[in-house]
Amino acid sequence: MSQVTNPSSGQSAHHAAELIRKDINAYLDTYLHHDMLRFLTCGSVDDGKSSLIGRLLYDSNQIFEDHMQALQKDSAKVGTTGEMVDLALLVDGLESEREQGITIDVAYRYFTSEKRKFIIADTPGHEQYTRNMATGASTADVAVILVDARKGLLAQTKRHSFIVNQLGIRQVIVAINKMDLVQYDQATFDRLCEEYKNEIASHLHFSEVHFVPVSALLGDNVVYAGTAMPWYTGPTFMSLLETIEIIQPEAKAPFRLMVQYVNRPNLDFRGYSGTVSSGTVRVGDEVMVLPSGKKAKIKSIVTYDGNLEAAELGAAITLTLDDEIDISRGDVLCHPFAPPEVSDVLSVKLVWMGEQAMVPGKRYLFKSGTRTTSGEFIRIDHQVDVNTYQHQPAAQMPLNGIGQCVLQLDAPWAFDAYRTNKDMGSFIVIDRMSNATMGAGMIRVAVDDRSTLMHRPDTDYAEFERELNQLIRKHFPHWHALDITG
Ligand SMILES: Nc1nc2c(ncn2[C@@H]2O[C@H](COP(=O)(O)OP(=O)(O)OP(=O)(O)O)[C@@H](O)[C@H]2O)c(=O)[nH]1
Repeated sequence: MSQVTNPSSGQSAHHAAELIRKDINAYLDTYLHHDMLRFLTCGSVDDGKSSLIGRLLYDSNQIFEDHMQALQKDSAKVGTTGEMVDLALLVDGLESEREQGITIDVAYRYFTSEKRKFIIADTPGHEQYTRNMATGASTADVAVILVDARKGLLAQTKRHSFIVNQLGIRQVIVAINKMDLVQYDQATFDRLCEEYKNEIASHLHFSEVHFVPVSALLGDNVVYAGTAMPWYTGPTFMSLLETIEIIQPEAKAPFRLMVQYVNRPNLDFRGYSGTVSSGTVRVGDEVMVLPSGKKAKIKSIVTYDGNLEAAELGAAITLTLDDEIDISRGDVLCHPFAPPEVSDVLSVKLVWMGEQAMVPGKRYLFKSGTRTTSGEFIRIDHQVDVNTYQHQPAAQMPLNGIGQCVLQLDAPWAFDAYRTNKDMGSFIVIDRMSNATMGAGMIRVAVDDRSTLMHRPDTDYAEFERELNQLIRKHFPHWHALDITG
């Protein structure tokens, strides 16, 4: 395609303007009720993130006339594209904006097409990249991972894919950019797709990975297909954005089911019953049982009203598996790529309701969901003075006392922090003799610091990076050389 020619220049903007003038209600109906896709762009320095977004905005007629004039002026002065208008400047900021010296960690850009509204979390700058990405990714539906066709997959490509996966993004578009610089070579595109699938996607759990060969500079396959890559018959980048399914936030939460009972009516049937406490599970999914860590695939999802293909939050189901693994009441089923923490030493917030004060070292029963485990508190970190909110040291927790303690269980629990999953993160304390409920607790974190970002209440990014590194070391030993902040 020729650099910035725009076949339908003004068409959609014009259409919208006409509609506003003629029939405001029809306009609102058409545009306000579009669904909204949030996406995030990631790539190494100079892969062409800004050019791609600039091209997307330009070719979909999102640029106002005055902006365009400023863009032409700036391109001549500071652009990197010679005679052509440098569309990257649209995203990197026009001179007037740059002069104000505004630095934004994550800029959200908003645009709309005939089919959808979009929010782009643009994460400029390469320093503190992880931090920017984490902020942007926390609300994104789709991650766009840019790869420079000449450079191929880099350590950054792996790292960014890993991080967006950890942050719960399940849909990815891998845009192989700068195809014009590899003579639009199909073999290069095919090779990079294969490498991405084998070296990255197979280690992570994305529900969809799309590949699209583009030239952000010249516009091929961004909004229009162009003629340079007749061998590619798939959707353009824009059509992917317009058609990718938006997964609802509840469904994005990690899957959790605490086994209520093992259902064995006869020798031919063995099912595990419980209620989905978060996320979604599908027939064919691999699931992991915690605390044992054993894995199997879902054979069927049985309910009172018949079998299901998928079950969501709140569904009361019985799961059958393709493998006979040992599962008991109180075990937690999850997806292996997004497991809860497992620990027997937990930092908890405790509300004490017993007439008799809680003393560290005394034995109690702890009940969380369908599991009951014995154990004891080994430490009281502080008690909160409810009048002043001051923390004060305490040797015991009296009736109505509220505080933070460390709980040692006799057997580990799979848990999520209370703030992310109330079922998986709460428990009651039971007196072993009288069976009376003595207190209620909320799990914060495992004390041995194995907690992951997902379970971390405060967004402490330095800690987040440390944790990600730990995770990488644990799950991807061959990636241990990665410098997460690079
Ligand atoms: N030939 C060619 N050059 C491109 C293409 N996409 C981007 N470029 C050029 O590559 C350089 C970097 O592009 P940017 O869009 O600024 O890259 P970026 O990823 O946003 O870079 P940072 O903001 O520094 O992370 C610029 O000189 C672009 O003109 C492409 O498809 N083909």
